[in-house]
Amino acid sequence: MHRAADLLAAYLPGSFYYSSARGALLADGVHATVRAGHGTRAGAAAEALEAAAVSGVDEPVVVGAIGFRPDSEASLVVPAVVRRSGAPTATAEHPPAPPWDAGAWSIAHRPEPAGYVDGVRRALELIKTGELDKVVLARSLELVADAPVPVPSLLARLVLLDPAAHAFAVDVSAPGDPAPRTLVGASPELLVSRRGPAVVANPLAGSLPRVADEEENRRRVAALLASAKDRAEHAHVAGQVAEVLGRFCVDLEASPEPVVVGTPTMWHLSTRVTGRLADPADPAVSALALAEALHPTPAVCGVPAERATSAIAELEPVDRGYYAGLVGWTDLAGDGEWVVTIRSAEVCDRTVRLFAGAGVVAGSDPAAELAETSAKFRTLLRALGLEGVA
Ligand SMILES: C=C(O[C@@H]1C=C(C(=O)O)C=C[C@H]1O)C(=O)O
Repeated sequence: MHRAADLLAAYLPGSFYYSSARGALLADGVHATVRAGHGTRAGAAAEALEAAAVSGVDEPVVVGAIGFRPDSEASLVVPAVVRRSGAPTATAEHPPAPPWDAGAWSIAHRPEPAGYVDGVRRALELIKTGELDKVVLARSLELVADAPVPVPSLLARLVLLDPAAHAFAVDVSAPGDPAPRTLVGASPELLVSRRGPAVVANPLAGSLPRVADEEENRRRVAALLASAKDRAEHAHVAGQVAEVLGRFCVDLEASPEPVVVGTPTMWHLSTRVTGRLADPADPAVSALALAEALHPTPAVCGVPAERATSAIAELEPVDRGYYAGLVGWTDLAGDGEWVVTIRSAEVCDRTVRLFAGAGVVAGSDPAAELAETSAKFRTLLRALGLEGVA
């Protein structure tokens, strides 16, 4: 077992880094690449793990990321070397200052804030006609620095600003990229974890920005718990997650009432769903298989899922890529942990592309959804030292 701080310090672009309250993992080198399409990735991962074990890889894992759309890109590998540590902790050390100058960035909004508000209005019309119950609409920011962005510093700041988050850095380079491309982020949302027969998911939906004033935060937490609109938005996600896991689990439990969880930038309604696999020895029920069955939840897509997916394609001007997909790891026993790819960015050379989305349901206020996406950008913007630009 390594020290969490050493693992973080050893991260270099091209590696895979993942840390959460369960521990940290740093993976280097590529023993095998898992190439498979939608619905067959868990099976291909299981085969790659078997083959790696046969060829002598010690305790092989599959690590990586899968994009939002079913036919989208994925980056899944069996790494050559894996190091693990305990969870990163809040240390006395402050996060390193950003090693770049905040004045040196250009920022493009896609769409412009007014265009996003328009998109939310159009989504509300689709909800009024009954075509949709919920859709999550995202917008993006493209930041360009005057020098290549040092991903290790950005990752270290993300981890140290919120050691409880699911922090990640995944190489997602594609043919034609001018430089290595890295997906980085600090997600608050556990899609699913599996340890032996025990399965846990933690869907989030229904949000308010966190502020500096503690009195105001207490008011916001109470308002979120009392908001019929946010509870309805949340119930879509908690219901679907419980329904899907119910296909695989016995003793499924979900708290009847959501609670509020906080990140350094947001408050969210949260439901913890737990269960025990009906047949833990079934090789088809790995953590990745459960994650693929759950994805995309209405936390990032909508209800009904098919119409929400087409509304997202119609209303969002930029393809989501890896945003709103999944990141994590799975091992030979089927254990693993996958999180929803939010509070994230893709970094390629001097460019950082961020996405943030918000759930739209009947009763949503377009200006409030815009403010919610601005607040969600703050996880990455704080880490970049660029608070206040969105
Ligand atoms: C879509 C995002 O977040 C998701 C949407 C939420 C909401 O609409 O309230 C809350 C948490 C996440 O499930 C994002 O951060 O980009």
